[in-house]
Amino acid sequence: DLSPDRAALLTLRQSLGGRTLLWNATATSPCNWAGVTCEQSRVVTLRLPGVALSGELPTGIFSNLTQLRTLSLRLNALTGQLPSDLALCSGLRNLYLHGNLFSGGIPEFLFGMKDLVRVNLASNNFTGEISKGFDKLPRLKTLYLENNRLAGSIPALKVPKVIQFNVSNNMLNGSIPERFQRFDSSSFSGNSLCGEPLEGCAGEIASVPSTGSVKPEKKNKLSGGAIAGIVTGSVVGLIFILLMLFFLCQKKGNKKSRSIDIASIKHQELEILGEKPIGEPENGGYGNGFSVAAAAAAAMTVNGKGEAATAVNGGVKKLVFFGNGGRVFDLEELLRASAEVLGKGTFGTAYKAVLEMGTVVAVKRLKDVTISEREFREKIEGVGSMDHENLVPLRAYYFSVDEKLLVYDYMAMGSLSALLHGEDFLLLTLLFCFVFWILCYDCCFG
Ligand SMILES: Nc1ncnc2c1ncn2[C@@H]1O[C@H](COP(=O)(O)OP(=O)(O)OP(=O)(O)O)[C@@H](O)[C@H]1O
Repeated sequence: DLSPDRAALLTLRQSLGGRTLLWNATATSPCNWAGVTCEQSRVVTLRLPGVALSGELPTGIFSNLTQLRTLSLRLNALTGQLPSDLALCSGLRNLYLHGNLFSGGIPEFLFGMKDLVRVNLASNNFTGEISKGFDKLPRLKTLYLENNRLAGSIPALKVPKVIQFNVSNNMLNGSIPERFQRFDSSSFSGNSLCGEPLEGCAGEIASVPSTGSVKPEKKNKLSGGAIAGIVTGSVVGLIFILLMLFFLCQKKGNKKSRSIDIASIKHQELEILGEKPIGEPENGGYGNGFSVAAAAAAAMTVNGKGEAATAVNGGVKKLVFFGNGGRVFDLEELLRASAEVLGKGTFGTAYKAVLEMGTVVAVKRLKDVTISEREFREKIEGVGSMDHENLVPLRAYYFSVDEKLLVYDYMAMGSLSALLHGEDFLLLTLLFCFVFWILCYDCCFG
């Protein structure tokens, strides 16, 4: 039944001054009147923006417009308080009354209209405080109260869905509740408010500069739990780094002791045989614990055939060089070279040998090779003739019954294995941990 709605609208028209509404009073249905929308034979929308309406909204009309969902009377010149029977429009969702001259407090009955989503009361003459009653509007998304005369502080409303909020240009004071601090400062300007997003409140100010604006103290936003977490993480990280360093030192120590162990074993072999290792101490103690000479001499002496002497002096057993490089050093020089263990492979131990002339080579001492000399020479010459950028060049070899040496160029940059699993990798990990720790610290406290 539209007649109560129609009657209410006509009363409204008669009660208010301003531009004559182009409503045909003879029409039985108001649904075609400008600004009026109906649904299921009831008026659901009344929009009369900017038509110079003046005077007070009469009490009694909204009790007949109970199905209203949108009421927009914005940008008029309406005065007085909101009529109490507006409370009967319990399905009202959108209330746009901004840009009028309404006065008095924001009526409490609004907080019983649970469907309200948009409330715009801005630019009026509303007085009093902002009520906590807005918390009773669970669907509220827009709350515009700017340009009024509201006083007091902003209550710590929950209003979880509010995405549009403005209380600027009122007479509000106090601190801005945390929930509203996410809104732009323009939502609060023109008041005596303090705190984020405006400048800090008096209690938070560390020091007031004699001139210029008051800068708020930088708030430490880290919670106690976060600080505890960072401290624990740092301690764990430090322990981890110390452990890594410990293992690193241990590894280095092992490497050294391995070299020394081999040397002492060879010394023992020679001493048992009543021989003196070649190259020390007469040569001033070459190397840091072991020499190729010791290795070769040990084997030759153990053999008891005196091949070392033959090789060095007789020229029968010589280093055989490949390629065009010619013969750059002889066996005697190699035997006198200081050496350190590079590592053990399947076919023997590799040594780094530094010759007196400064040349550095890698000498691989083959073990358990039982093939004949002819066969050895054939195979090793096949290897020596290989020429590829990814192959370490085999420069020379030495063959005797008990000693087989392969001489390669020394690759100073180490092996891929060491890079992936060795000290370099550990150092890189340490470095990474350290940088990561610095960044974390910087992020949290910087
Ligand atoms: N020419 C070289 N220059 C520098 N270091 C070398 C050279 N040749 C070998 N090494 C080092 O000596 C270690 C032992 O090398 P070796 O060739 O005896 O065995 P491998 O290749 O590691 O193992 P496998 O013999 O089982 O293939 C290597 O891991 C490498 O670090």
